[in-house]
Amino acid sequence: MVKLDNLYFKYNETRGYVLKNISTTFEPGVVNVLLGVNGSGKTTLFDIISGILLKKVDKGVVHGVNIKDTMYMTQGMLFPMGLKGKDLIRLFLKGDYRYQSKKHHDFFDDEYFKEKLEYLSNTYYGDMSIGERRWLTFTLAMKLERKIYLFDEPTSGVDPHSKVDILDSIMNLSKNKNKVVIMSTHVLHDLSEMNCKIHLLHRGKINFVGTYDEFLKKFNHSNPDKAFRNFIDNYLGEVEQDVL
Ligand SMILES: Nc1ncnc2c1ncn2[C@@H]1O[C@H](COP(=O)(O)OP(=O)(O)OP(=O)(O)O)[C@@H](O)[C@H]1O
Repeated sequence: MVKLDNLYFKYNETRGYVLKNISTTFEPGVVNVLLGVNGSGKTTLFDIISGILLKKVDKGVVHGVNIKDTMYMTQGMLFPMGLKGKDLIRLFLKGDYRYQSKKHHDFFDDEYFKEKLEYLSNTYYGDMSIGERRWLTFTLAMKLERKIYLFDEPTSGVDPHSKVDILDSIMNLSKNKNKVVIMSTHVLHDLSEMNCKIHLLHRGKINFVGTYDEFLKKFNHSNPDKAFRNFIDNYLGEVEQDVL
């Protein structure tokens, strides 16, 4: 379990807090989904949980995180364009302190996976489409054995087949009671078939925590995008609390 307790964070002195008094719990057994408008602080929160910005937190505590046990897949994971897929496979899997096997192909039992991986193995990273890069890095990152997995918009830019693969992998991973899985997304319809718990981030605070159905009910629409818009449009806010 990862528990955030009363977190405050700002990037610099001149601007206000991006996160204000964030308290929520990310539990194993479900996919924890971080929702929020652009710029609401989702990536910032991932950067804190993963340890990148943890030391810069102004106030509050992150419980339950061991950085060595965390896999963080960022939105813009970039590698040198001249590396081939097989170089990335080596870099990810053989470079990992926990990875045991020498033969990476044995780990991909599905034929579609194998075929795609074979093709990408011999393709330069620079020649891969954005979606292929994302699929490859995601597939490799999923092979890393960790307790906490953070996925920042893992399906953005991938085709529907790969998207279903990625979401299925994330759902399977979340069934493990020893792992905490947190992802962000802007594609709310994808959550309808997911055993998920939504954490809704807005104006620096978590404003709602609940299941997909509870989300639709609370914000009064069967279309999740419209429910989300209902929440934003009717948000009354609170007195801004920019001082600790
Ligand atoms: N390195 C930085 N320095 C200063 N401000 C930053 C920095 N990174 C992000 N911000 C600001 O912090 C706020 C939150 O950004 P963040 O990237 O966490 O949002 P997000 O919810 O992930 O957005 P999106 O949905 O567009 O990916 C934004 O107002 C952004 O301008």
